[in-house]
Amino acid sequence: MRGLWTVERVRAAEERVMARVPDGALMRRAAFGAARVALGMLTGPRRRVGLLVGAGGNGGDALWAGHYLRRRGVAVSAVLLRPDRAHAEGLAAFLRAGGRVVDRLGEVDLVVDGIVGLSARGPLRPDAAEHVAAIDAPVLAVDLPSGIDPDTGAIAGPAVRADVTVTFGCLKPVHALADCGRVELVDIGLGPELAGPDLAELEDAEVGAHWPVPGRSDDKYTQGVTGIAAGSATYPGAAVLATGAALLATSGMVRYAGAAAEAVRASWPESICTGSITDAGRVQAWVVGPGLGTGLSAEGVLRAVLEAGVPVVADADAITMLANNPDLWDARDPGTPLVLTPHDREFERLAGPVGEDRVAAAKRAAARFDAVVLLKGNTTVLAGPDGRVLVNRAGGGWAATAGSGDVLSGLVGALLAARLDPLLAAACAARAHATAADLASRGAPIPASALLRAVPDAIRALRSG
Ligand SMILES: NC(=O)C1=CN([C@@H]2O[C@H](COP(=O)(O)OP(=O)(O)OC[C@H]3O[C@@H](n4cnc5c(N)ncnc54)[C@H](OP(=O)(O)O)[C@@H]3O)[C@@H](O)[C@H]2O)[C@@H](O)CC1
Ligand SMILES: Nc1ncnc2c1ncn2[C@@H]1O[C@H](COP(=O)(O)OP(=O)(O)O)[C@@H](O)[C@H]1O
Ligand SMILES: [K+]
Repeated sequence: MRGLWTVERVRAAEERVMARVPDGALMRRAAFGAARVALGMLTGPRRRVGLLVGAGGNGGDALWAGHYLRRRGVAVSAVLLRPDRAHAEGLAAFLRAGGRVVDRLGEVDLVVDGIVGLSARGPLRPDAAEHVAAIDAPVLAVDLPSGIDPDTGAIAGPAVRADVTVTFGCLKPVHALADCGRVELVDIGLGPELAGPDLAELEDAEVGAHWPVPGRSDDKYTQGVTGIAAGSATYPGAAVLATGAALLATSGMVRYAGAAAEAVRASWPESICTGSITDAGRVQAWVVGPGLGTGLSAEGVLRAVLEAGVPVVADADAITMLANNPDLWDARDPGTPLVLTPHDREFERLAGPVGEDRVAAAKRAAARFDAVVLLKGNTTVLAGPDGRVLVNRAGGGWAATAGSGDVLSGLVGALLAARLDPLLAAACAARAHATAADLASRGAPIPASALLRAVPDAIRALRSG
């Protein structure tokens, strides 16, 4: 797992390390690492670097990095956004090494963004934004791209667009929640002072290791049977996609119950299909909601699923019904795992606007509904009722297509049926989904059915990762 730590936690760890190392040592370590990353980005024949330097430690990092770059023969100029408050030792070192202070960056081969780091609040200030708008070179952001909130990744106005971000000591939430380009982590010795992270991302190999595989003594029942209560006469496709995803995710059995039985049977002859939830047979987890509708019969289906005493993933129309008719919550057996998979509009119906802090929103809803909340997006936020938070970053945006959420719900359901911890089930499903989208796309738009077909390749890739 890759951990991410909030600003408050990073500051506390930094303070403890600073108490036992010489003054300025941490900043020099950080800046030396930043200079190394900058050198790696200077691949052309010309080596001119421009620094944008703000009023604090982030600007100090940039100036010290400029000092180290000068020592390697790079031409370095700096724009000081707050000349009176520029980091004094950093500026002195920069000037000693032959760095030049300029009013505008002019023509350079690399821009180092040292405008603001961990103290960032809100979008870039107008003067900084003006310099950023004029950038015409690759950008290396120091610690984080300026203008983005370090803890929430929110971008409320002008911000730096970084090709590479070099950060120090540990990753911060911004590095998973916003686009920071390639992220390079420089060790400055914070490790021993950092306790457990605030957020975490699963490594591919971990997802692969958790993925259920049949053992020698398994049969079709022991691996967990997934039930799909989705689709309708109007939306049979949602049922086909969710059932297909469950079938491809694990090798046990999938039962489908609902009005799209004929379409599901035609696409997936191996599924066990019935027209009604009442005669569906036993399952170890239910997927409910995609394409189901929100009428009285759909409510009856949702109630039956919530009363079944097995883990449930509630998606799409199921979320809308829970939002519209809170009495439905009474049907749920206490203590039975529930995974809610809203996109932003569904989240808003259920729990109010997501707002700028997606992690806080997901945590709040997870606690309120005693459920795992999987808040969809390019970075999916997954919050458990116990306060754990995982994030999953998709590579591209190729999964942002109609029906791909139906695939995701089938994947989550299958992993719940296989008895994975619900938060882990949701996170592994999100990673397999994003991997399948990238594998299927290879740079071109794809429909959800193509994403679905790539699920086995995604699982293979994760299991060999
Ligand atoms: N501590 C350490 O040992 C180490 C620290 N390190 C480095 O220090 C960085 C943290 O430094 P920091 O705390 O001094 O503040 P920093 O982020 O540079 O902000 C400066 C000033 O910017 C302003 N400002 C705010 N928002 C703004 C906006 N949107 N747009 C424009 N300006 C904005 C605001 O000033 P204001 O104008 O509000 O008075 C604020 O005070 C950290 O990210 C890392 O790079 C590393 O060397 C490792 C060791
Ligand atoms: N910009 C994006 N980048 C990557 N994945 C995305 C993006 N937007 C949405 N997704 C993913 O695509 C799926 C879309 O789900 P959803 O909106 O419910 O679609 P539908 O209801 O049409 O099936 C989710 O898994 C979500 O995380
Ligand atoms: K920065």
